[in-house]
Amino acid sequence: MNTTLKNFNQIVIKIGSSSLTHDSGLLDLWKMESLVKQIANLYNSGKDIILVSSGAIAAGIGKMKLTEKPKSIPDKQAAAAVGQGTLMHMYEKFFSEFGITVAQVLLTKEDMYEPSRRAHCVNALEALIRHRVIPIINENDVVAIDEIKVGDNDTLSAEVCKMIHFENLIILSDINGVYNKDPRKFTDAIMIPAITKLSTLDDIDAGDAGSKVGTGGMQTKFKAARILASENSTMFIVNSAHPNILNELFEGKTVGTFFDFRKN
Ligand SMILES: Nc1ncnc2c1ncn2[C@@H]1O[C@H](COP(=O)(O)OP(=O)(O)O)[C@@H](O)[C@H]1O
Ligand SMILES: N[C@@H](CCC(=O)OP(=O)(O)O)C(=O)O
Repeated sequence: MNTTLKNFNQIVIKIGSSSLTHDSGLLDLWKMESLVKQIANLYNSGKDIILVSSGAIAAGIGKMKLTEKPKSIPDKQAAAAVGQGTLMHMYEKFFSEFGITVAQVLLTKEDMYEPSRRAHCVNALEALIRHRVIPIINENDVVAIDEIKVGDNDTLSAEVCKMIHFENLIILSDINGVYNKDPRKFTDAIMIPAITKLSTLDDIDAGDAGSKVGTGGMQTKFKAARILASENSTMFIVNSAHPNILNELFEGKTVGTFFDFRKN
């Protein structure tokens, strides 16, 4: 199976909160700059890229000097409102070093599922791509609660990939890939380099988030895989902490877990 990123021209890249922040919640600028540089390099190779970035609530926790993730919805909304600005400020700064313009796009569930709003959303994203701007999407956590909330960015990124008919989703996480069970709980867990059958997902013990800032863990990543399966899009789960991870994918090195449900 040829898994090199060179084969995909339209890519959604999702970055999880733990890949962008220290345990304190403050942004890990070293990690963030390295990821931005690698994304800029993919962009320079001519690819269309949409970034889905988590981290608003985590960054808000750091900026507001909270000691833990807020429990009440208003406090989560407040942290997201503070953190989203911080996040975008740093993305603007780092991407501008490489001459790349970015745009903030905040979505709720309705924007993706209500047909006329979905069409407006697609138009806006297509216009940004046409202008070679990288959209940076997050859920609008300040207003999206209860029934208008997608709830996690693994699902959101797969829905975005589906909505705009992109070929590939890369999930940058804090784990090397998919294991047969949560490697943080089981030291004998075995990594799975490729998943090509939907039924395989049922045989894997997909657990919850591995860090205090993560949402959904492997369960929501499998939900994303199922969404993409019906679209013939492919997906990678790779470790953002691995140096040059996107460049390695570009070169076709076998890293992480590749999901490909296309009929060959
Ligand atoms: N079968 C599994 N394989 C790999 N990781 C798993 C599995 N089940 C649960 N996990 C957990 O999922 C975590 C990644 O998801 P999450 O914490 O939501 O991170 P992110 O913020 O990157 O989305 C891992 O750190 C791991 O603890
Ligand atoms: N929208 C939230 C992140 C939700 C989410 O899915 O987080 P993660 O599991 O870290 O990708 C935020 O920006 O804080």
